[in-house]
Amino acid sequence: MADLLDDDEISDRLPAGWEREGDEIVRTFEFDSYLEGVGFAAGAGGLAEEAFHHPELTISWQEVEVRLTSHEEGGITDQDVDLAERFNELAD
Ligand SMILES: C[C@H](O)[C@H](O)[C@H]1CNC2=NC(N)=NC(=O)C2=N1
Repeated sequence: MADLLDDDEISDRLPAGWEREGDEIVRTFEFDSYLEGVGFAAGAGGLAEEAFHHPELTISWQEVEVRLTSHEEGGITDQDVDLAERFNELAD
């Protein structure tokens, strides 16, 4: 079980492009086509399985919204921040 991050830790550790919304961190990734977004979501799913930590993914036209929270801990932990950073690398 990872420890919950406090407000300052969350602010300090938010990866580029991500925002905090309550107990979640959120980023909407933009793509040139719908299928590029679908491909990103598939890759993100693989990273999630690897980490065994799963985001909420919403695929729409040329965008994928990613929401991360640690359900068991009831808030934001290092697992969320670390996976968010990996999603950023995947999108680059
Ligand atoms: C039993 C529990 O669902 C598993 O331990 C994992 C699966 N993936 C998960 N993903 C997220 N985001 N939070 C969790 O607490 C979590 N728990």
